[in-house]
Amino acid sequence: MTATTVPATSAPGTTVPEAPVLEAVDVTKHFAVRSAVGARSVVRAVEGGTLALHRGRVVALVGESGSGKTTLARLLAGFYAPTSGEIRLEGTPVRRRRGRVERGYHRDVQLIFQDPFGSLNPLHRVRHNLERPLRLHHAVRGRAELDRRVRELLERVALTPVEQYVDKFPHELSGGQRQRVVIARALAVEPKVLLGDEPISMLDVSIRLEMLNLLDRLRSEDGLALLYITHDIASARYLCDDIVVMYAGEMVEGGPKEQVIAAPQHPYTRLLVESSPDPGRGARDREALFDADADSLGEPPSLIDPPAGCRFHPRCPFAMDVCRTQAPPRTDLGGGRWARCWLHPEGRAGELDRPGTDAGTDAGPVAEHATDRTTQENQ
Ligand SMILES: Nc1ncnc2c1ncn2[C@@H]1O[C@H](COP(=O)(O)OP(=O)(O)OP(=O)(O)O)[C@@H](O)[C@H]1O
Repeated sequence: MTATTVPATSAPGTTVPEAPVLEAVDVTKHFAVRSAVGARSVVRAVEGGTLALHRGRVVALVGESGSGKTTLARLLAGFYAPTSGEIRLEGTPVRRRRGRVERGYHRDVQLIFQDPFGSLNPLHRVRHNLERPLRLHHAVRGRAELDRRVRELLERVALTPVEQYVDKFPHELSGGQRQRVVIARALAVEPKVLLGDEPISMLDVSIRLEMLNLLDRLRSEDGLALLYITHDIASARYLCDDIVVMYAGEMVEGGPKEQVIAAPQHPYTRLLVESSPDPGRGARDREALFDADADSLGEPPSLIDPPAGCRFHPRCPFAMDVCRTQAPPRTDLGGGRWARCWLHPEGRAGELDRPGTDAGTDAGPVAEHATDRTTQENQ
């Protein structure tokens, strides 16, 4: 898998780094929630989120359920305003008026959801679902031109022969075909960035690989910048260039995928990697490619009252006193790699290589998973 450009995270001297297309700079998102008995509290869904997406490259955002991946995607997509921090599109901070980003922003940055059925209008045929964005965002008019553009879009997502799909309703298509239509619709507005929030997780295992290959083609042929959100590190390994690992609302490690996977520099990443299938089986074994799920690793902590210090410390076999009281700083490890773990400043990172120090899946206290979406209000 080759990338067309090399981002700022690449090893020095490889290529002149290209500026990011989309960036989150130290973003935080807090949600105010109210419990059934009326008590108010704050869910610290994302804190200190910093991430850069580059043309023609894929960043995978990996972490277990409730770690803040979707919230970050929604911040990047402009659906949420950050509580603090900044989203930048091509270097320019995104401005909001009356809580909303400009319409043009949604043309440049498209979010693809997990559930392809929920994202298509079930009352309309594929043709209509694709013509709408063409009319709205590109003012395409005239039957012939619309037909040509719709055909082109379906061909790009390999829904051919086009005649077989264009007049179908969403319910007449398989999950994979529907997700292809969703991607075609996203492409209709000619975006610069695609944010895929677990775009394959609801699809049949047999077609997930094809979908990853389609996403890979879009970034290499169209130069799209892609964020691929997933629970499983194995599919991230297959598709992405760089990996960013989230734990309990914070980014704990990032860098080029091969290095992150070969030698994790955070105990949580190590846990994720150790529980993922043998890379040797790789793409040859489709089932194995998707059976490493971060959600099988244990309960994440509450984001209303997260652990003090490093949020991973209750589950960490390396935890020191400092981990229980102070949040670890970000340590730059060179070559685009970084980690937030006290082992680095304390000069103990070598211990991450030693066997027999498993980050237990049931070691820590099982905290309540903070959610009360029925009484929420955005801060
Ligand atoms: N609108 C909201 N109001 C209140 N809390 C929310 C809201 N959206 C998300 N949360 C909370 O924020 C935290 C992060 O959720 P988020 O959905 O971003 O995680 P995730 O990693 O995407 O999880 P999943 O993989 O299950 O989608 C969770 O504790 C969640 O309950």
